[in-house]
Amino acid sequence: MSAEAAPTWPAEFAERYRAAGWWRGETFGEMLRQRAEEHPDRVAIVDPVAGSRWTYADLDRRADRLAAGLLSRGIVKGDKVVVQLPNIAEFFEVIFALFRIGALPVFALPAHRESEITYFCEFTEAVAYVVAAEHGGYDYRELASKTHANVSTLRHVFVAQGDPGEFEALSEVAEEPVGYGGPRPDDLAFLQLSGGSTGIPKLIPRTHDDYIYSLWGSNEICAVDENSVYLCVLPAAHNFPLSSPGSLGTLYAGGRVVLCPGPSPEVAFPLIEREGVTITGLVPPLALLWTEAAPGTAHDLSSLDVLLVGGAKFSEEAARRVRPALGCTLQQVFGMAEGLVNYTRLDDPVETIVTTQGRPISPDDEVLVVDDEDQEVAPGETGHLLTRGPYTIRGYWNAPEHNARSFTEDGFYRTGDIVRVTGSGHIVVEGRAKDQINRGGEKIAAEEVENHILAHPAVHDANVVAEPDPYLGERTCAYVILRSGAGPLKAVAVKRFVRERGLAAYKVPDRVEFVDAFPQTGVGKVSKKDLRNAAARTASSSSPS
Ligand SMILES: O=C(O)c1cccc(O)c1O
Repeated sequence: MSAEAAPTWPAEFAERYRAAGWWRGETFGEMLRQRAEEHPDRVAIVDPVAGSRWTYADLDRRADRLAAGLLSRGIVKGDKVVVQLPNIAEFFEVIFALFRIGALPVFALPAHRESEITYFCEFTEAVAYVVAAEHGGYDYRELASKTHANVSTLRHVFVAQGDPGEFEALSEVAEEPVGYGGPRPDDLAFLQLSGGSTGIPKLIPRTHDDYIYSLWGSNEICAVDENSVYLCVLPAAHNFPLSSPGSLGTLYAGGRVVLCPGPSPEVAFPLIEREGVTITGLVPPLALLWTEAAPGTAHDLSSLDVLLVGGAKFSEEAARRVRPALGCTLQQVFGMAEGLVNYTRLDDPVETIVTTQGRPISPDDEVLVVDDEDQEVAPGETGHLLTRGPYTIRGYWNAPEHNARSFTEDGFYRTGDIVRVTGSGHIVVEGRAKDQINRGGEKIAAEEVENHILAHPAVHDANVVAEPDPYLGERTCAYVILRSGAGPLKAVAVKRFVRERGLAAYKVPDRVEFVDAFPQTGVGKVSKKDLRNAAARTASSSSPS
């Protein structure tokens, strides 16, 4: 194993966060055990597709038995396991089993394909990969076969649901529980995915201490307690539905997590009624869809108290429609998997709720707004958001060069967001400096997509930018210069090429445009700003091709 580097908080900060009571010295494994002892028979996880309702005692016992089986297969503390599961109960069984051993889940999304999965497995030297047989019409066993052939460290593939094919069924792994050492509260709990703005996705090392603080801190702000019923609509591994306050926050509080098999109102509304859902979280395009569907629904949505909306900017007009349509309180959340999470407060004035993205969880979250020279701007002025605090990482996992750029010398994370802070301390997101497209809450690093397009033999150069989309907020447009002498290439061929290289579908450019040259800045660099403006003009005058 190569040496690992997970930058952490300097000792004086760690001491301060412990002394302040933010870091409680808990681990996920022990947390679940405690809840199971406190209220064994309360329902923890509802999986409507499987028809399962696991109590805290069930989940606790399953996690223990799976942990034992994983241990006897040689998976030990510090090992990495790529977890790519849809919203099914086994997701929680797997991650709590890994938490108990001290092995680290590496969270992947169901949308990821060969390119992303191979990279996660290789970069983390993963020893195991967990999938469901099929989901959304896609066969993950095929992806697992390719990954298994490509990645030498990968010793196990476990199939959590459906016919395991050539691999081992997760249900066969469980054994009688044994004793195990388990991690410490300041050990890493998992590697979370970054939205990213570079060619290679970055992995985010989160500890038990810091992440658990973000959970109970969120619970207090979102009024999540043991009576809460959280509907997990977005992909469960994503940081927003996982932790803001999400399913893990809800489990911390002793509440109930209901797994939603799809995001549409047709799927979600009946579940809200049946399970008495009190809180859920959506990205803006889904929030719009729900707001439009709610007035005409026959389902009783009156149990819903809070709708969190985050992941991308939610327009003020759309925000104003939430309460009239859904009868619940809107809570805007501006968060990032690297740490800092901001919420509007439930008792904030309506104007604050609809016009700001909230304020930080913790009194010890430090927020700086700076100019291009890292100098603080005047209060209320717009600038780059830098942050440091008790649940914001001090560096990405094994990425020293990138960390030197993404963090200041005194440990502030450069979020890449352009913001201003109001007199009440609420953050308003005004834009973005990082080279990223936010496609309805799915973050896409332009450079990653550009690299894939550049691999096409007929392509000389490529630039990927955001263009406005009425539904997603932004979608992607790829500007491509062909090699001289290369035959004609169609836009669809570029899209197919990228897809066939195994890139997640949401990263495939929505539109491809061929050009002879790129606009340049004064110093001769490609002007992405001009490209974005050009894309916006085309987008407003035509439909995507
Ligand atoms: O990554 C995000 O976009 C995000 C949004 C809301 C809340 C979060 O925790 C997030 O990580």
